[in-house]
Parts: sequence; C-alpha cells; structure tokens
Amino acid sequence: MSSPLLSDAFRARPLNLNHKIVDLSSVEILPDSHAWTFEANKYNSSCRGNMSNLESIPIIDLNDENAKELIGLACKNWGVFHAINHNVPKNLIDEVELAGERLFSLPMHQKLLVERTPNSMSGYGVVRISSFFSKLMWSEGFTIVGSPLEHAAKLWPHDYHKFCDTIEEYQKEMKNLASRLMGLMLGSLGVTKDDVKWVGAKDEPKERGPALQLNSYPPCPDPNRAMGMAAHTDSTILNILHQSNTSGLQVFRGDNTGWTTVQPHPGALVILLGDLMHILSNGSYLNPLHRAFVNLTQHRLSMVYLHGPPSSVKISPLPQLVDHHNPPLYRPATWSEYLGIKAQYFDKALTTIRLRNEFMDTDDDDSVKID
Ligand SMILES: O=C(O)CCC(=O)C(=O)O
Ligand SMILES: [Fe+2]
Repeated sequence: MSSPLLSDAFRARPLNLNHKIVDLSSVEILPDSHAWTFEANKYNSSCRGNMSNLESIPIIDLNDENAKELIGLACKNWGVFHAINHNVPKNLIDEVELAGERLFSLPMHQKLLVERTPNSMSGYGVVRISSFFSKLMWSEGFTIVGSPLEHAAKLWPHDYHKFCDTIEEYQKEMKNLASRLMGLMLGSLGVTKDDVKWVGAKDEPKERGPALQLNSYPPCPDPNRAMGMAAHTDSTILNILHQSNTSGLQVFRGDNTGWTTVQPHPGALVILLGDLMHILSNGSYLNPLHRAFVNLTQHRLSMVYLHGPPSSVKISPLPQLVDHHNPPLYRPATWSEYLGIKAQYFDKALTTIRLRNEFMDTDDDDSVKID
C-alpha cells in the first residue's frame, strides 16, 4: 500500500476562508478585517506589549565541541535557538531572499495564477491557520512542496529556471542542515541516528519532498492593531527559519516571562522545534508557541524550511526515552495524520493524541497510584 501524501491531510480538510485575498501593498488604512483586538490574555497580548523583555534566544555554534550538549539545553529550556556556522552559503540565502521578493512584488493578478486551492498545501495565499481566526493576518505566503517548477512556470513562463534552481539548491542545503541538526538533537537525547531507522532514509518522491514556506509581511499602516502571523506551534520535527534584517518573530516563554522578540542575528538561522520533536522527546523538548508582528515602514520576509519525517513513519516517543517511570505521553501518528488532527483541533492537537497514563509512579519506590 502506498503511504499517505502530506497533501492528503489538506484534501481531507479543505481551507474554508470566506475572505478574499487583499492586496496589502495598496491599503492605506487598516481595514476592519485585519484589525485585531488584543486582550490582556497571555497568548493574545499585543505584539508590541512586551518589548521590555530583553532576553535573547541562545546562539549555538554548530562547530563547537559542546554543540550537542548546548543544543540539548536550548531544546529543553527554549525549543528555539540561533545556529551559526551552519555551512549554508550566505550568497544562496541572499538569492532565495531576492527570489522571494521578486515573487511577492508581482502584481496580485499574477500571484493569483498560482493561488493555493482550498485542499492543497502548495501555492500562494493567506496563512493556512487563518481559518481558526475571525481576523485576517497582515501577511501573504507562498508554499513550495517538492519542486517549484509547476508554479514558477506559470509566474514566469519564459524565465523560471533561475527561480527553480535557487529554490532547489536551498532545499538541498536545508535538508543537509536538518539532518545534521537531527543527529545533534538525537545525540543530546542519548540516541544515535542509527537507532532511528527513518532518519537519513532515502529521498521520497518529489510530491512528498521538502517543503519551503516563504512569508511576506508588507509595511502596515497600523502595526499595533495588526498581526503578521498569529500564535501557533509548528507541526513539524523542526523548522529552519531565516528572517530578513527586520525583527518580527516572537516566542512565548511562559506565563511569567511572556513574549521574547527574536532579533535577527547576522549570519544565523533560527531553529524552531515543532510538535513532532516534542512527541519524539516524550515531552522533554519544547515546541514553542511563536508569532510574527509587522511594522510601519519595513517590509519583512521570512523563509521557513519545514522538516518532517518520511510520510509512512509513525512518530511516537523514542523507545529509548520510555520506561516504567517515564511512560509514553503520546500515541503514534504519521506526519500526515498529525497535520489532519492539527487542521481540525489546532492548539488542542497535542492534547488530542496525549495518552492518559493511568498508572503513574509517585516516587522512586514501586508503589503506583491511580490517576
Ligand atoms: O515569519 C516568521 O518569523 C514566522 C513564520 C512562521 O512561524 C511559520 O511560517 O510557521
Ligand atoms: Fe511557525
């Protein structure tokens, strides 16, 4: 039997948006459709509300001899870090950024030639999680799954090779980096890549291939009342994010600390752990809630490589991390199944697959208590 495609998850749960895509570059006054009311609630405070939190995410040199341990600490305490010495050529990053800028600056009628359909993952459109919110986000996105050829040929019928070559080269670099990071993260959990058969498995067919998300945040006439991308966790193992020189990404650090802004760090890539890494680590590695804000004058672009497991693999807590004292916290699910659950339950998705361990140890003796 063939394994499920990632896009199946989307086909099963079409994106039902009643809003038309708005050309944000021509809007002078924030429309009601994009005006968010921020409650004093922890997840939904104004993006600008907590700028006094000056903590910054860890910066990890991947060539450091202690990289594995440092990554382990960052994953436990933050679920996000800056990676330097990642070996991805700067000129390639710059080229992808230019390719993204070229795409988003096309006139709207051209971008709509590759509009994401309600039941597909790839193409141009609003953020997919928009269906969970009554207000629209101040951003536009373009998702590439596998080869960008089909869409690029529609956008630039006579001149699509350069775009495709650049994107494919970047996907290759991202795949290598993700594999290196997986080795370090598994190592920090006391597991080797060889223990986990699917890590480093052969390429999957193109349609299940690497996914890249380009996000564009145009300048906004009223940034304090707008939201670039609403708070969410990523439904992947890990994401590798590059943000242009403009800040916007924030991670949630818990009730007492609130939101921390991830200031762009020259030459660094942001590594964000997703829900599937939280599951693999049996809850010990964080999958941080994050969001993006916008600003009055600067355009911001982010490029996010989405790293997930092969589609046929059922993800569950790594057996090496599970024992009588540490029962598995989540039931197994493939990436595609999990995306389907996320598309239905959004921020309750993990709770939905959480196992209710009836017998929990209270302390080190062998007594058990019924939950
Ligand atoms: O633009 C950003 O910094 C955040 C993007 C993001 O979280 C996503 O695409 O999942
Ligand atoms: Fe995200």
